[in-house]
Amino acid sequence: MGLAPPGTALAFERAGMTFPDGSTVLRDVSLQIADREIVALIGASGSGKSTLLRIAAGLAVPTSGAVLAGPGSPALIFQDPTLLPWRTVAANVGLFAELDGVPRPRRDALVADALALTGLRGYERHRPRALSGGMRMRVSLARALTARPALYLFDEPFGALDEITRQRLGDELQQLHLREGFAGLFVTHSVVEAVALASRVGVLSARSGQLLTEVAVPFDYPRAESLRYDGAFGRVARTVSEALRDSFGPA
Ligand SMILES: Nc1ncnc2c1ncn2[C@@H]1O[C@H](COP(=O)(O)OP(=O)(O)OP(=O)(O)O)[C@@H](O)[C@H]1O
Repeated sequence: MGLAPPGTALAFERAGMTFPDGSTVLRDVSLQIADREIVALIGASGSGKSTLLRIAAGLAVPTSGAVLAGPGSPALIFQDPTLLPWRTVAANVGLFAELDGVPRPRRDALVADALALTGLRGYERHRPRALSGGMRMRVSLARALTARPALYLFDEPFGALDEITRQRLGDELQQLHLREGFAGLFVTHSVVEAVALASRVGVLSARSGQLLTEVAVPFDYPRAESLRYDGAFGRVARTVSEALRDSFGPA
């Protein structure tokens, strides 16, 4: 993976992926994410969203084109929060810092900060099984925060949660983003979630592996929860929905 120029957190340059079985999943995908910018990616099942994230994470190498990223490792946030069931919330949140050999006092400070930022104060000694899905996702976010990553890669992080918890976590993520200033690539199947969070929404073709269009989302941050019910929001969401419908091709 190459180093992105200053000001760019992640850049795909005509990236393509053809698997050994001959299937081409991504074709000529070019997409730039600036520092501190959140871009959402939407597309049919199998359109290559997770493959693109895996490439961004350095877990897969594109078979054509290039991917460039800023220095440092990105944070990966999946639908499954992948917590260790025998560890407390605090010990789960401290795991990455512990593995990185961060000394105890510094680690405790990072954990306390991350717990406060994600609304987990008071839950330090709970085990994951005693938490709701939304709380577990907060633990996953808190654990990532301790590494202060400049780039987050989100793969349908809130997909398993009920609608209200999902909205709340989306709004909390926006607050974290404003505070921490990270960039993000956010894969989702929800048009509303994409438009609520991102400054652009990329739409991947269901069949050709191409990035068909990018829809700009012209709302300043912080965005109020009520923005979702605004007419202007509805118009952007409609543009994304129509692009998504077109991405499936003729019925
Ligand atoms: N190693 C592989 N070899 C062959 N095909 C693969 C491989 N990995 C993924 N694929 C195929 O690539 C396509 C894109 O998969 P990917 O998981 O990126 O899609 P997605 O858009 O994330 O889907 P979903 O929304 O269902 O998560 C799928 O058809 C999948 O079967």
